[in-house]
Amino acid sequence: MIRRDLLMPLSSSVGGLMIIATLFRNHIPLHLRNLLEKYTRKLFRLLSPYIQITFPEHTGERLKKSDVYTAIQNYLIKKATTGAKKLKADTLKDNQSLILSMDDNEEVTDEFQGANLWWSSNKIVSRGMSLSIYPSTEEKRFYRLTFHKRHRDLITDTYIKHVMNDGKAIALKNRQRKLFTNNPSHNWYRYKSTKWSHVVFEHPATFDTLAMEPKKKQEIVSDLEKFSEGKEYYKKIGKAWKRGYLLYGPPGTGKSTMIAAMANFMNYDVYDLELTTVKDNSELRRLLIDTSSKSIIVIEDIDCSLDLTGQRKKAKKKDDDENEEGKGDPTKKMKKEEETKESKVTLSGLLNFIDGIWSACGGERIIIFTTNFVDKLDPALIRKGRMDKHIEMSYCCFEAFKVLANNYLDVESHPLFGTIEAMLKETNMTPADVAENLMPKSSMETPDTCLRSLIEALEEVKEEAARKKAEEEEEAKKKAEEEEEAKKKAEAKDAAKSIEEAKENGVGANGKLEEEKVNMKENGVTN
Ligand SMILES: Nc1ncnc2c1ncn2[C@@H]1O[C@H](COP(=O)(O)OP(=O)(O)OP(=O)(O)O)[C@@H](O)[C@H]1O
Ligand SMILES: [Mg+2]
Repeated sequence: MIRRDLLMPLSSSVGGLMIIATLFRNHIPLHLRNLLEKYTRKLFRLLSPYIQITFPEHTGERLKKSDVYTAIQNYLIKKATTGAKKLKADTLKDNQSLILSMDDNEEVTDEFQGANLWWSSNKIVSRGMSLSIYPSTEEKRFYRLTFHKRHRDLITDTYIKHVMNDGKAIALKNRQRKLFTNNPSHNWYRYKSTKWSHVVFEHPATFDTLAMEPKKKQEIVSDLEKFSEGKEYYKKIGKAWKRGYLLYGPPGTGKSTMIAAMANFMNYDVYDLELTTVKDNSELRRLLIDTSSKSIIVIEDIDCSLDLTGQRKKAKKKDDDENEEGKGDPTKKMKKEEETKESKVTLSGLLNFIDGIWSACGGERIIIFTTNFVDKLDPALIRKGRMDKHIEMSYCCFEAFKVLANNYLDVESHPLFGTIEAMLKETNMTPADVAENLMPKSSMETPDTCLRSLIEALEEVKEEAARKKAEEEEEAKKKAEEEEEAKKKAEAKDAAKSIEEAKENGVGANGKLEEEKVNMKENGVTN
């Protein structure tokens, strides 16, 4: 391995020339100085066995920050923290946490498959063109990679790709994830707002804290892992890289918590799509195009969202009530007219949103629908292939309770667990209710008192359920009796009618009439 410092003498004479040029820069005319610098650099390149690649911070006409520069910056964070003498501290966007990077004119070394490399961070300060009396300066930053020319192929073919991939992966890990919600479309252009607004996504739910049957939970985790590693697989089978989940179950069983746990597990952004504010299919498509990959698109309570006409009618009635208020203000009136327009988001538009050609743009996306009433949904919407996995979020079982007891009370086992297990088998209580009972209400509460209050709550629920069941049975019995009575009456009425008809037609044998009369008497019907 040839070390760069051993070759220094070779280039030191060239370096000397450059130093002279710098020392006497004020005594040498500008054009001569430029020529001197140009030729010394040429000479240096000729004699030096090293190759240099420069990566500027900004590229293109619009001076967009280069993705390559950012990836290198991320790649070098660890090396800079351990190897550089001068570091620069920066805050992450939307966040308070610090990242350390190499300061200007610092250098760190790297090693790749036996090849030694040097990364330096550089800055050029130049005078900008300004009419102001205060001279403006412009800073141009760049990274410079230096390596021996023997490694040219290794570096240009493999190493740079490795730096890009590693840098992007680090950026992804460090990025602040976001929770987006769609803006009403009348604001998209009028107020120059974007289609989605966002806040930092900071939900603490994880699969460890999610209470559900361990086997079911593991199945979901494996499914997500397989999906995240499935880029090549999806490409091979010719399918867009996306997956749909339908989460269904009663309120408080953890559907929204599951979405947060999924987002944290996958390190994805979340787009919470409020379908009731989307006016038509084309708007829906535009919203979809504006989402990024590595994201979860959520439509909560899909059964309510699809009933858009109902929603709009309600909005219209409200507007009629408020009409007096907006009188005379044309902008207000226009806005109201726009808002009350019937939504044209159709089932086919939604299906297109899920699995049409547009849905493939970007890739690596998860679509989640939640509902309390799975039976209400159109089968076309939830068929396999659209919603690939249907997950039932059910009432709290003993395994789920154990997770909650550990989360809320730091208790893994307790003598009362047996009673609770038996009670949970015969009682339907949501994890949300169990959690509420387990949460200590004051500093006086101990795990023991919390578990006892859960048992009390379970008893109440059980009694309530038994009472409700008895009431329902009583009601059903009463209804059955009433139906039986009504049926008998209807039969008797029919019989009386046929006797009348027989009399009118003059057909009817005496014997038969007598028989029917007897029947009628038995049923308590008189003529
Ligand atoms: N399975 C669960 N694991 C852990 N905590 C849960 C679970 N289910 C519910 N919870 C707790 O109950 C609260 C409400 O749960 P969540 O909002 O996830 O229910 P949901 O099924 O989305 O209800 P809804 O149908 O009303 O939207 C959560 O904040 C969480 O603390
Ligand atoms: Mg919810």
